[in-house]
This record gives sequence, structure tokens and C-alpha cells, in this order.
Amino acid sequence: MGIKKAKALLNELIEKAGGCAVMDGGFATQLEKHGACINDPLWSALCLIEDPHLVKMVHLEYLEAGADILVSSSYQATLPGFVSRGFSMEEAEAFLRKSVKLAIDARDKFWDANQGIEGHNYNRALVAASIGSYGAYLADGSEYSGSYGPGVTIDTLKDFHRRRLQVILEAGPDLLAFETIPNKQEAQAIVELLEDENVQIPSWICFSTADGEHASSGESFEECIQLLNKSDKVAAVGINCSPPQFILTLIEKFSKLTDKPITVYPNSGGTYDVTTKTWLPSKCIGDENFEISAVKWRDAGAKIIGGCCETTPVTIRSLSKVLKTDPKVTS
Ligand SMILES: C[S+](C)CC[C@H](N)C(=O)O
Ligand SMILES: N[C@@H](CCS)C(=O)O
Ligand SMILES: [Zn+2]
Repeated sequence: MGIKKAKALLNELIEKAGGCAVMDGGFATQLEKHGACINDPLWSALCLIEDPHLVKMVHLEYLEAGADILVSSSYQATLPGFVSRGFSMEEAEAFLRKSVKLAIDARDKFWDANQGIEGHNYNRALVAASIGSYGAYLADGSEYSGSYGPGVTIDTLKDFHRRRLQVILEAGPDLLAFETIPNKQEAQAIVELLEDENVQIPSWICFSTADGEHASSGESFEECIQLLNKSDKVAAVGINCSPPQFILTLIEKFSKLTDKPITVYPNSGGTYDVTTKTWLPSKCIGDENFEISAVKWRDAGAKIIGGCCETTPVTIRSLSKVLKTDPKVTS
């Protein structure tokens, strides 16, 4: 199709959604609400092995809630991760493809079912394949610190992401969602890889932040965004899995740094405890405040809005309702 046409698909969806597309919420969170235990180095990717039906069901729940974009269950699905569990490389690759296929199947099933319903308000969703950071694979919470240590180079990161990216692309997602990227080095590795592999679908690259001013590593967003601006493979930039309190200021900051659409999907404001793999509800804002904030994020220029960890289909239903019915305030 070519990157230009593929980017047009994303822009069309944003237009159809009224100027701001709604993506889904915390995928792992909703798996846990259904009783899945993901206290495991594979985290939510464990469900690809143990309960793929649940994965599809959660995608359907987010579609029903009004998500225009689904993010696949591959955040912590990696080839070495599956191989370390005794699976062959072929089986590991099949799990990766399956994560994307489950989201595509859910999207197609939901869309087909809605064709028969007159006046439905849904858009045909796009499927974004989640590609979590190297830190997610390490399973030590380093997606929130960006501290990969001196032994990790750009080539280490490119080698980590390369085959995973190739396999995910084989499954035919509409978009790539590079999530919770904590430092400039990994952003650079991804941009180089997208060029090397001549990827023909749009990607977004979203950073985590701990202080609301810098990437989690402490590096400046000016430098990170400048390097993303140079790549036409990067269709959108933004922030995910970071406190919602920081988002408005960051949209204003990013708007001055880039012409690319801005994507925001914060978590609900808790703190992640890596030893127990649970969220401590320190500064959670709750669904009602999330909805109120989302309108401000949209009015400040965000083009894709959703939720990350500790948000659920309830959050996305209210986001979808408010963003698609309340007109943007223009001054
Ligand atoms: C987005 S974080 C909550 C995912 C889990 C983390 N990488 C871990 O393995 O503990
Ligand atoms: N997209 C992932 C989390 C990223 S922090 C998920 O929702 O499970
Ligand atoms: Zn998250």
C-alpha cells in the first residue's frame, strides 16, 4: 500500500472520529479484571499461551466501549521471552503473530456484526501492534527508568527489536505502537530499524515520563522529538503509561516541537511496584476526572487519546462518549 496511503488511513480515522480518535485502555488491567494472573516475566503475553480466548474477548470489550484503535497484546511478547519458556523459535514467532491476529479477528467480527445495525456509531477500528520497550522485556520496571546499563548499545536494541518487528509485520497490523519508550537511545534504534526494514505502515512512538518534563531517563523531550521528526515512518508521537497529571503540559510542549499528530494514553496515576507486579493507587484520578482531563487534552491538540495501565473499558466508554459528542472548544 505504501506509507503515504497507510498514513492517510490513520488520518481518515481521526477525521471520522471527529478530529480525535479514541484508542483502547489498559489491556493487561482488563485481563486481570477477568481473573488472569500475569505476575510473570511475560506479563500480559502469558495469556497468549494460557487463554487466547480471553485476549480476544478483551479486545471485543474495548471495541464495544467505542475504541477506534485496538492495541494488541504483544507489549511483553518477545521471541527470547517465549524461548526461555521452552518454546521453539517457530512457536515463539507463532505467538507473536497470534497476538496481532486476535486483535484483527476481534475487529473484523465486531465490524461485521455492526454492519447489520442501522445508525451504529462505530468506526471500523485500526489494529496497532504493541511493541513494548526493551525495558518491558527485562521485566524489571526499567521502562520507567530508562536505565539499561552501559552494556546496552543502539545495536543491542536494534537486534532485540528486529526479528520481533518482522514477525509482527507478517501478521498484517494497520499500525505499530512503540510503547513506554524510556530513553532517546531506544527511540533512535527504532527509527533506524523502521528505515532499515523499510516499514510501510505508520508507527507511533510514545515515551514514558517520571517527572512530566523529561523522558524517564532524564533526557530532554526536545532531543527525543527532534530525532523522531526526521523520520517519515513515525506517524505520531506521544506519551503513554505516565501520570495523567502531566499530560496537558506535555501536549503543549510537544505541539511546539513537532507537526506530527500527538498520541496520549496515560495510566490512571498509580505507581508500579515491580516486585509484586501490582499498581499502588497513590495518585489515581478515577474515571470521572480522566474523562474531564481528556476533553482538555483533545482541546490542546491531541489527536489520539486513550488509557494505559489501570484504565478499563469503563474509562474508554466515557472517553468515547465525551470526545465524540462534545464539540471542540475553539477560541
Ligand atoms: C507497563 S509495566 C506495568 C509492564 C510490566 C513490567 N514490564 C514488568 O514485567 O514488571
Ligand atoms: N499496552 C500495554 C501496556 C503498556 S504500558 C497493555 O495495555 O497491557
Ligand atoms: Zn501501561
